[in-house]
Amino acid sequence: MDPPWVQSSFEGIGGDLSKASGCRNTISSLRPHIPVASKVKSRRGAAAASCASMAKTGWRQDYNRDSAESWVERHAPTTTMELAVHKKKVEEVETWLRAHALQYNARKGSILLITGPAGAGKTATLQVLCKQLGIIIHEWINPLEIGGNGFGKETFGWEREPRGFGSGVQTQVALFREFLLRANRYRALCLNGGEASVEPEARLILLEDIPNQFYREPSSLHDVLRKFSICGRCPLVLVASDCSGSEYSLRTLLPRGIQEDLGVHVISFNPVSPTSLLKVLMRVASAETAQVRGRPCVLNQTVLQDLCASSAGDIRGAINALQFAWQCASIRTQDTSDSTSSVFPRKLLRGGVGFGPGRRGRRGTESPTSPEESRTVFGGRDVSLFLFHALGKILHCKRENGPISESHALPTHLTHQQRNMLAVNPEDVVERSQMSPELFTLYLHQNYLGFLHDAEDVSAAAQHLSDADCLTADWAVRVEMRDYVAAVATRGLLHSHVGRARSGVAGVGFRPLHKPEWISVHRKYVEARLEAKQLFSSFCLPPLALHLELLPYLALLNTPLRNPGQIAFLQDVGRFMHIKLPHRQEVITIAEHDGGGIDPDNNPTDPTSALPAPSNQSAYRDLSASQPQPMDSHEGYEDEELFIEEFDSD
Ligand SMILES: Nc1ncnc2c1ncn2[C@@H]1O[C@H](COP(=O)(O)OP(=O)(O)OP(=O)(O)O)[C@@H](O)[C@H]1O
Repeated sequence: MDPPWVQSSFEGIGGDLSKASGCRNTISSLRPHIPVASKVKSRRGAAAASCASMAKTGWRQDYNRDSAESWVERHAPTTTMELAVHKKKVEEVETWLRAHALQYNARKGSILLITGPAGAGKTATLQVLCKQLGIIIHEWINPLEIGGNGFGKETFGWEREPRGFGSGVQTQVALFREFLLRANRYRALCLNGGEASVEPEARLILLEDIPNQFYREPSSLHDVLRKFSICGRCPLVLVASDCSGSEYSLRTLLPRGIQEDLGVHVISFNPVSPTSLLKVLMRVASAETAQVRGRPCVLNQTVLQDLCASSAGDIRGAINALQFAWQCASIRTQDTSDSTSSVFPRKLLRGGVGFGPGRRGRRGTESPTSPEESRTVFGGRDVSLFLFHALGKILHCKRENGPISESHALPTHLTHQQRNMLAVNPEDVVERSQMSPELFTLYLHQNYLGFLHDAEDVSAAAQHLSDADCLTADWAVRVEMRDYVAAVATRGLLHSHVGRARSGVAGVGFRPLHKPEWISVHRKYVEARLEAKQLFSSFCLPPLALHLELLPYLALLNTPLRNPGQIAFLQDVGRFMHIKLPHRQEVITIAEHDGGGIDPDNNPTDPTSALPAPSNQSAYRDLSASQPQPMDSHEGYEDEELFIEEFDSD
């Protein structure tokens, strides 16, 4: 029992009380342990009661109950067997947890990063495993107001309790640092005896809700994590969704170099497979059917399959869509009159919700025939493509099988241009890759050679890619022409692929894909531009004059420059004619889950990031005698007084 003063002060506020007051430690130690299940039940009970008072019939009551509670929560997995995640991934997470959270001697500040698409079950897996292994989760939740309290929630299995930190004006980052470094420092007070010994020792910190400030300034997150990896007292698990192409992507926040520095272990989840998704939806649907009193409302299997297809491996989205479809069906069954049509558009009620076993039931209801249709009906997910798959869809040039229908047949004089129908819509692929058409074209340009069979095909493809390049050459119309760039490059490439023009022709099989060399060349260009600006700032020339007039001129002169940086730079950019490239530059292979944007690890617009060491030293070799020779090594360059000879252009 709570002491009377605690009861009287906090009666009726329930679990959220400590969140509001920011002194959760004391409260949780004084209050008896309330299992979360009971909290949830009581909440459900209240919701159901309020619904019941409004309900006129049993059906209406069920509908209100349904709408009051999310099925995602109601049917959350409780055991690893119920998880719709691939077994290997679950095992990987479990192995890491056993090694780092359960082992007493394990390095305490170790970090696990779980990535994957949204709704792939990353958090659910962690929660289920922690519950199973008896690990308490301290989760960081961003404070709603800066200057108020920062909160963490502590979970054990499904239990959630807020944790507050002292009041006063503090920045979000400071609060976060305090949370991360102190979350496991002290154990909760236990004044009623006994409970502390029952509580398991193993803990971890869960960070899913990353403070916004870190997206603006990732280095501050790196600093905090560095400190944590040294003096953290329990493991940290970061859960982050892949959002390729977004500036808020994980790769911006935690580039590969930093991950290696901190020894971050990465486990990457895939989207939930359609088979697992279907199993979960069927389980949820049959559990709901069993609960509905009176006449059951059943969604047929085809509808469930459509929902799986449209949710693209997002289990949360699929269950939400199922709930929505179910409620539409319930309303339709309850209200035989047309009155509901005004509330729910006919389109929603017509598609997707079948009754009984057949796809097209006796009632004439038609379920969607394609994922796209079901997406429009139930608001499914807008599916983006990983770069690897998007490129593959164009380069492998898949076409439909079977003979060409008469309506699509070309006249006899154009039969050499006849191709089977494409299996994909190329513009749609470019759009879903979340890249600009220009960048996508660069990737095609880099990789198309390995996929074409004949020199004629290569020639035709090169012609189309060049046409696409020309379309954006004029800056005044560049934006308007972008869509045409995508169409000309992709359709031109697909059309040039005569080897795959007919159905039944075998593809080239797996081919590794590479990043465009343009990216490294552009990076070098940006680097050189900045370097020249710094080294030759005293000439006060605009970039165009500096690069096209002064630097080529200086490179030809035997001017005794005293600044070794200037000399090295001139040798590097001025020896263009002397560079021999016996083979192609080393190209970077694209991994399956790489995003489409320019890799921030090697961002060409930021030459300071992860650039290869300047090759100026190696540039000294093979210099002609006419080139200025270095007078000094680079060592001591910063201490040396700079002296740049005046350059008289007359
Ligand atoms: N069989 C199941 N397996 C996994 N999750 C399930 C299952 N059934 C229901 N769910 C629910 O699906 C939801 C999956 O969301 P979860 O937060 O785990 O995904 P996530 O990959 O972490 O996505 P995000 O990065 O967007 O948070 C959870 O609410 C979970 O309770």
